[in-house]
Amino acid sequence: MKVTEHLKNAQNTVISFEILPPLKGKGIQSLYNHLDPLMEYKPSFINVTYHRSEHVFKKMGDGNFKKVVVRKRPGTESICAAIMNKYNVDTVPHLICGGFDVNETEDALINLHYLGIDNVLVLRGDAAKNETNFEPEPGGHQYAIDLLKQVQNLNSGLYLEEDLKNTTSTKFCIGVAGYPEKHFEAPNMDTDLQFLKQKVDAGADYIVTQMFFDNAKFFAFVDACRAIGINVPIIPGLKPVYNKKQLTILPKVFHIDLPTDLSSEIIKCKNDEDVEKVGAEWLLHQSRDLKNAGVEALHYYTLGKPNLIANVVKQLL
Ligand SMILES: NC(=O)C1=CN([C@@H]2O[C@H](COP(=O)(O)OP(=O)(O)OC[C@H]3O[C@@H](n4cnc5c(N)ncnc54)[C@H](O)[C@@H]3O)[C@@H](O)[C@H]2O)C=CC1
Ligand SMILES: Nc1nc(=O)c2c([nH]1)NC[C@@H]1CN(c3ccc(C(=O)N[C@@H](CCC(=O)O)C(=O)O)cc3)CN21
Repeated sequence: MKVTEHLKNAQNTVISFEILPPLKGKGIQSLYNHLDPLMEYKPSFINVTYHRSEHVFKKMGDGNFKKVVVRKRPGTESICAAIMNKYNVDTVPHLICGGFDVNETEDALINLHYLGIDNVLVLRGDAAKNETNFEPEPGGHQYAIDLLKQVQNLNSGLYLEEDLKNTTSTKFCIGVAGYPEKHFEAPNMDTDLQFLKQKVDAGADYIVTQMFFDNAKFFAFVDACRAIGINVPIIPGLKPVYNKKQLTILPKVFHIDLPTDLSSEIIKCKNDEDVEKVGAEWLLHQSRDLKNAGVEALHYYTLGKPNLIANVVKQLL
């Protein structure tokens, strides 16, 4: 079922989780171990992130370095199928522009269609680890909106091979990303919002946000979106803080702020165990406040901390 149908049919706040494919070599059981504690809380859908190949320099026996290409987290499409089979829950595979040309993307979409997956989250993707700025793949897309248009074409039965006859139209429900604290490359909030509006006008069905730790920023973002005519559902994305390093890593990697109340509590903590308690408390507080404000859904980035998230959702419901 489509994410938008889940939102429409829900009696209560929709809960969803996001996971990363396991690192290559780990096997599917590691993923099930991650999901098992979460499934009790009946998520409406599970997002699975998408990862490109990376160039890494491997040190050889003779001391020289060899450039090798590795895809550390393959398997998004088949992981979605495995989750659907095991837990009978909808999945939302992510698709990214970076690292894939349009033919590879079409093949991924065809696979998803065959698997009976009704949703995709279309993203540009981060810059490759060995690059400072995002560089599109030759023959690939530059912006999420270009990828979105490719999905829209397939939803209209238009494949890359234009002379295909009697084609089947796919029916993907399309999500896009939004940034309550602005995407770091956008010159200002207004411009970023206009690009977001372009994605919605091009057919995005809903928005899921970057993580944030101050609900006031989310509410202001929703207001700003509504003011410029973005009327699709906006799902808040939430992530707990659970170690001291995240005090600097989260702002650096995700270009978001931690509110002073939260950062000063974390600074006071003696160890990461204490940070985890503070982070869980903060997440519960944020979730309750958003739920009380009437948000349609809460989307949790569970990465590495399923039990913490499960515990928060348990107290929330
Ligand atoms: N994997 C995930 O679940 C998520 C990933 N992200 C990451 O966030 C980053 C951005 O992805 P998206 O938001 O999907 O990308 P996007 O293509 O919508 O936007 C990327 C940047 O380009 C700007 N932009 C958009 N259209 C433009 C245009 N026509 N001309 C000039 N600038 C334009 C935007 O303001 C933004 O700064 C990626 O690094 C993505 O991986 C963000 C949220 C979720
Ligand atoms: N820029 C960006 N890229 C993403 O892939 C992404 C977002 N933002 N925001 C929404 C979700 C959340 N995702 C993720 C992916 C990885 C971690 C993660 O590994 N976090 C580590 C530190 C990050 C690092 O060291 O690179 C953590 O300690 O939280 C968190 C959220 C994937 N998504």
